[in-house]
Amino acid sequence: MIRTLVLAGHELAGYTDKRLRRGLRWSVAESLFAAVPFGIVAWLLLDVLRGTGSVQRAGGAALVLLACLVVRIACARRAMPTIFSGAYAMMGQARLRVADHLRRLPLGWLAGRRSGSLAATLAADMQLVEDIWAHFLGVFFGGLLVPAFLSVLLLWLDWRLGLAVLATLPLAFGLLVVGQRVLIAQAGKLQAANAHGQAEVLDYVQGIAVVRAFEPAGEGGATFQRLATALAAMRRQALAIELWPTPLVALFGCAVESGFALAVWLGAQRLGSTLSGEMLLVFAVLSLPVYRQLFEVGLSFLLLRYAQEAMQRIRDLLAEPALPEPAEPQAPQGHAIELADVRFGYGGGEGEPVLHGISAHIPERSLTAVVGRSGSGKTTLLHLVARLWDVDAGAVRIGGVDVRAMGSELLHRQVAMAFQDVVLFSGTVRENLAIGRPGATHEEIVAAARLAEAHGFIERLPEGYDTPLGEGGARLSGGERQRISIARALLKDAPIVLLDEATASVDPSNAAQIQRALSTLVRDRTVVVIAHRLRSVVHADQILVLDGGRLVEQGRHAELLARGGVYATLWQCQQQTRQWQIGAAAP
Ligand SMILES: Nc1ncnc2c1ncn2[C@@H]1O[C@H](COP(=O)(O)OP(=O)(O)OP(=O)(O)O)[C@@H](O)[C@H]1O
Repeated sequence: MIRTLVLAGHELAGYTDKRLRRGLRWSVAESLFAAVPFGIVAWLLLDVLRGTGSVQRAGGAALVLLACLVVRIACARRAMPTIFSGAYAMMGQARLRVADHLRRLPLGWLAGRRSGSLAATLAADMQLVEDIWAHFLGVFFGGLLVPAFLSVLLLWLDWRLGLAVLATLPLAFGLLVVGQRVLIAQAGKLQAANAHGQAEVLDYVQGIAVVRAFEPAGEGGATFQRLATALAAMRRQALAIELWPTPLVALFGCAVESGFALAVWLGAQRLGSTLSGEMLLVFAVLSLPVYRQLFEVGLSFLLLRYAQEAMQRIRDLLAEPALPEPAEPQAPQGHAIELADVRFGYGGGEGEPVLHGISAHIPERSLTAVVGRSGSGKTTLLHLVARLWDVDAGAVRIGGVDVRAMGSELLHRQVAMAFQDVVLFSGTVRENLAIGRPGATHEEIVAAARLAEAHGFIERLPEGYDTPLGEGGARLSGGERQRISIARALLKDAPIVLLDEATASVDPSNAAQIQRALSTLVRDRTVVVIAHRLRSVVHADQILVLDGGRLVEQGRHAELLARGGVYATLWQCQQQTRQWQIGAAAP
């Protein structure tokens, strides 16, 4: 089990830190110098009890004991920092690897999991494994060394009595294995309850505004009740994991120490014949630390199993297949986008199809708008171009190369995207803008912000571009968040820019300015925008109209209007809605 944990440590972090090995060696040395004094004490006791002792011999023994203590402390001082720095470095690397792996997974895998449960694996499970490396391994190896040394000593002094001292250990460790099984069953339930609880807490905190707006105060609301139930389950499981193994731990302790009673009884039978009184006393003195240490080791052994389960969950996460990468990535020839009979459904081809064979050509350096009713598949189409998902059939090609054959690194350089749900991180405005281009200069950042009509409001923030945005960009309005997201996409300076609902929550004057910015952008980029406001795309080079996951119309604004189809209907609806007034009767 230990071997598995240490090897899995290598597997998680991708390397085994030399400091961990070195620290473990220091820890073993420390235990050795903790064990040797027991031998000296046994020798001293026998010496004194047999009447052969002298002041000089006792003084010499005391000096050796002192020397052992000094060396032991010196070893401990080397062991701890070395183990800690090795273990924390390895775990830091392991966390980065898991985080890196997460971003390579298909979004469908992530969509099927609650973020709270993933957070539990990333935080609590990682912490458990880290604790094992940092705190446990040294104690475990050291804890085994002292009883092993003492057992050899006892067997050497009197093998029959030595065997009696150790006789009940197999029974004790048998009980420990049963205890482990109980603990693991409970630990699995606790982990599930914790993961569920964390997910509920996350939902509750993220949706606190909705809870306040819709749920009755007090404990009557459904969301509050769901949270309370999850927290109660966590409490019950936490208690169960403390209580269930308790009788088994007590039994384990009994079984370990019952060897002592057996040895005393057997020794008493032989007293005066094959065993001297002083030898029995030495056995009594030396066997007690064996039991104490083994009891400690046994308890840590239980925890070890707990960590092994956590390790398995992390390994399972790492074993999830990432989006396949080509062996030899192909570079695109240009930046036109080709949709070739694209078919896709969420759920890996098992769910309802969302896109039913879409074929279109999006020329290089053009502005293409994708429009259609809500749920017609516009966002899905853009996500396929950026390969957030893989198509079920057909192909998405950029510059003549299938995005699956391009490899994520090359594709990442080709495409910048502003999402419909703007995600901002808790860093500064500058950090959020430069996320796709870490080395960007201040001038480049400002230029992108100006293009996206974001420079004005950023300048008015208390610390300008260095203003921290708070979690999720909480201090910005919807329109401001959107403009940051557009500026971020522009700053990345990729030849293809995908904008989802670019001007949805921007006021009309800003929308017009962003529109102009996009027209400038198109001079040297391929731009695809999803637009609900059709007025914003009347000048687009091409408009793709989706309906029910199918491409039903394609052309310029005037042509589509003249056709009198889906686009014309949508256009008329929007013209009418512009004349609506809240509270006025419908015409
Ligand atoms: N992650 C997902 N898992 C399962 N189904 C999804 C997922 N995302 C979208 N869908 C479904 O796919 C269909 C197309 O959704 P999509 O978001 O692409 O439409 P859209 O045209 O962009 O809509 P809107 O204009 O409202 O943003 C919808 O029926 C939606 O319910």
